[in-house]
Amino acid sequence: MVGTPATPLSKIQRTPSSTPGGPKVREEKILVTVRMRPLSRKEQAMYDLVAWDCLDDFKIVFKNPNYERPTTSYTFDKVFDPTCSTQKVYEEGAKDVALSALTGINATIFAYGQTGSGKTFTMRGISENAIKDIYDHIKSNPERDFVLKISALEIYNESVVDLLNRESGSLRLLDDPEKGTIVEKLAEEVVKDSQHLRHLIGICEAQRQVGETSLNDNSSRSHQIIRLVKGICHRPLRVVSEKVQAVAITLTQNLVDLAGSERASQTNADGIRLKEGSHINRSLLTLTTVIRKLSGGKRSGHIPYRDSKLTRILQHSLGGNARTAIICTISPALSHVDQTRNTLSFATSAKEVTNNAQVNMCCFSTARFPLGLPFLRLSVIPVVSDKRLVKHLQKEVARLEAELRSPDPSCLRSLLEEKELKIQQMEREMKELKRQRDLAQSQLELERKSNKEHKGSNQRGPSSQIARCLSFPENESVSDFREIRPGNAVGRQAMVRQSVTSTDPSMLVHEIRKLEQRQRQLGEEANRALEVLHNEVASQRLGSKETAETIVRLLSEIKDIQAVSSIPEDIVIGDKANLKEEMTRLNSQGSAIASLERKLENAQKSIDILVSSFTKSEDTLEFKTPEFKTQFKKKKTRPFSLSNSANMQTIIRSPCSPLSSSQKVMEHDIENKAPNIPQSSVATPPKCHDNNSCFSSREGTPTTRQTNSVDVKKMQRMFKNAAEENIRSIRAYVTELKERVAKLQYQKQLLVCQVLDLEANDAATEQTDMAEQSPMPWHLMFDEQRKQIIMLWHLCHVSIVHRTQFYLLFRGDPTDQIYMEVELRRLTWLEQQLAEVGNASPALLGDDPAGSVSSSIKALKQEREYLAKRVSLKLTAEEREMLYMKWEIPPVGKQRRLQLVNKLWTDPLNMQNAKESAEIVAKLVGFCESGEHVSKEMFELSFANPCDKKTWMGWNLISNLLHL
Ligand SMILES: Nc1ncnc2c1ncn2[C@@H]1O[C@H](COP(=O)(O)OP(=O)(O)OP(=O)(O)O)[C@@H](O)[C@H]1O
Repeated sequence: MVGTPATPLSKIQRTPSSTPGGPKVREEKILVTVRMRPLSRKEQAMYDLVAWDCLDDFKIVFKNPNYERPTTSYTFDKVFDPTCSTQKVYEEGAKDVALSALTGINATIFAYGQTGSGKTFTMRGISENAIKDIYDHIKSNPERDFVLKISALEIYNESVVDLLNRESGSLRLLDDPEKGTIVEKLAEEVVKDSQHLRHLIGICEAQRQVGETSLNDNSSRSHQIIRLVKGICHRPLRVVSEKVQAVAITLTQNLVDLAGSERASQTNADGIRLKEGSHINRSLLTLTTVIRKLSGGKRSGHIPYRDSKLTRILQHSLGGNARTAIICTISPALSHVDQTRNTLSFATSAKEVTNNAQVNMCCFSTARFPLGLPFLRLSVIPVVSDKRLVKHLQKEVARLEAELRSPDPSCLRSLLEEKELKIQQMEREMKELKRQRDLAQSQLELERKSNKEHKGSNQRGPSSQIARCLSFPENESVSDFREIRPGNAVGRQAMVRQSVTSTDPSMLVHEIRKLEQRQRQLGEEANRALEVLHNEVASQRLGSKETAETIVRLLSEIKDIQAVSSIPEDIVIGDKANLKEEMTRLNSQGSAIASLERKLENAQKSIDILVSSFTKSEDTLEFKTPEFKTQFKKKKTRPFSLSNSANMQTIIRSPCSPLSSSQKVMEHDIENKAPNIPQSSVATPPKCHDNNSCFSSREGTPTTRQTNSVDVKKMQRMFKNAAEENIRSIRAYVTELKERVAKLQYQKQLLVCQVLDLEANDAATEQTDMAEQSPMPWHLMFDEQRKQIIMLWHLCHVSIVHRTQFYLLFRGDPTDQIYMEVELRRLTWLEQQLAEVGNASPALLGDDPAGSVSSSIKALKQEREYLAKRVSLKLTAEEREMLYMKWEIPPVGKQRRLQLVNKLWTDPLNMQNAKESAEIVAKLVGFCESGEHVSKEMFELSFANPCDKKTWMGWNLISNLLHL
């Protein structure tokens, strides 16, 4: 007998009650479809039976395998049988909802189902189709500007992780009165084009937690939410004033791939997998409960959204302001019949849930988005009526007009100063480049002359002399090295020595002086950054007292460091440079650089505390100061009523605050304002001893109160944003300074090496001469060097993708000599540092000397895990099996892919291992052996510190090069 577990609404009743052009709020049921995948190979091999039948496009029924009559049927908005393509699933089960995100309504599409039932498979296709539609839509609407941003997160074991920035760790959820639940510090990237979007989604996929279970080789162990935020700007004006450029909508589209529900007994999970499974099941249970409660029409009762992070984040999509489509994926196998029943029962509840989607609209000011498109500055407001929209726009016009009337002079001044500084810096750099060019030319002349004199003795060209001297301004690589074509020599030592002998001591002294100069400049810049931060803290009275004190202390310490060096601007070096003296001086500066690094590290920490004190705050900025709190309690004064208007003035005057530009409006708006109070008196809010002189809330008229409270709130929000932005930019600046100090330290190390080598050179000159007389053929030297490099890679835990690229690119061509030499030098230096400084990279570690090795090892581990994920993607089952056999991976065992990858590049003495490892890694990351896609120039001969704290291998580089 065919029965229906829940009576579905007819198709017509489920159709949205309005279109985007009609009424703005619409109630509609969640669109629920079911997709049944074919029997998998495993299921076929186990002679599993197909237990479900798609009766038509809407009904699915359980088929008793004993060929009795079917018993239960379920009805949905659409049922897709195993022959349906993902394209069809998108067209009929998601497109409508996906496109509503282009017409003003938030949209969510998610896949729900048992593990291994095809959620990821389906969502990949849905995303691909949605991207295509979004960009088609953008193309066919040239009269509108679109800005697309993407963010992505996964919920793994109830921890929220940013998939575009894994390093930010576990993220917190915050409740925003306007936006609902938001994920703190979740990175948002502006999307340039469809290719960029695909690339970013690819990154998310690669970053996601995936594991092998007995039901799925590539089981997603986390819930993934990709959020596209679209800003759409309709250019033709709808309203009165020319100052408002556009009316626009902004909306989000969530693409959710849930982790699969699973039974430990079926997945044979234990250990980590079991723990993951229990977290997955728990959050899915909350989702089911939420859906069940919503479907029972209990909207007014308690809906346990807050019981899991998944439901908190998706709250709007479940019974809220969004259109939602759920694609439930099922396996047809009899062995999974219970799980499939659960999925269908979830789907049945889901289709009873009603959402209230509404068109989101806001007006845009003339602010510009990074792509140069006008984009919003104001928060989004759902439009209820045209009247409200007009009112809102009129207010906006007034604000913009006020801003135009009174541009903030302090902002302009600081911008000009910044520009001025940049110009000065560029002029200095140009001067330096010119000096280097002249030096090179004169040496070239000299060399030409001496060549004429000693014909045939062309051992080392003049360019090498210049290039071999470490002369590279900050942020630049030693690109001059590319021009070097060193002559033959024996072994690496000989080559290094050779390069050192050709270095003019006076040039080394010059380099040392330059380093000192740079150090002083950096000190100055650090000081400036801290001063700005200090001002920010002082003028706005943000953050704790300790933060302010720390910054003051840092300021004076950095000043001390600057005082140490007193090098004249112009570097004049006599003919007889005393290297020893210079070295002593340079060494005495060593601790200063390290201490500068430490100071910057501390400064950054202070900024972090400051920023977190911002975000923690739910109150307005003014309410945060203890003084204010006390005062507020005592007098029960309204914020920014008369007694606080002095504070308000301070904020308005605060440099770069957006409010400063709207001072006039504010002054006009704030009635009952106190007579001007000098700014200095504002740092500690004036104590109010006389009740009569302080206005309590009762003293203002109702109208006054209303006006003040509306504007003040708006102002506070704007002020907070501006202050946050300022702090962020200071933080970025300090980070940059840190990097530059690190580079300086690194350059210093190299110089010291060079000077030491130079000193040792005298003793070795004889030997070198002999070696030069009997040159070793390049191909032998290449083999020798390659062996050394492979060993050093191993010892320094260098990325195996880097090893592979280098190995495949440099195969012994004579032009490879310089690349080989630089790689050797780089690795030798790195190894020495690791050995000498207790396994630390002194340039970058600051307070954490053990961090370098462990972070390299961690990065390598992450890289291996990443490559293991690609094994099934890039190799066929046959290829995999052959490799498992060849690399002796046991036929039964867990994580065979990872076991395989863990064997790659592990035997530095075995050249065959290196060769085969390179071949496999090349396949996994998708570059051909010939290195067709990879240019040698990518190695840039850069002396940038290889232990840079940035991400382990730079997604951009790898993915761009390898066309991921
Ligand atoms: N409709 C389909 N047609 C063909 N193959 C499919 C289909 N759906 C899924 N598959 C295959 O089934 C396997 C499991 O699919 P997928 O990884 O998408 O499942 P999942 O539901 O995301 O699992 P998990 O919850 O464990 O992550 C994959 O090999 C996939 O290629």
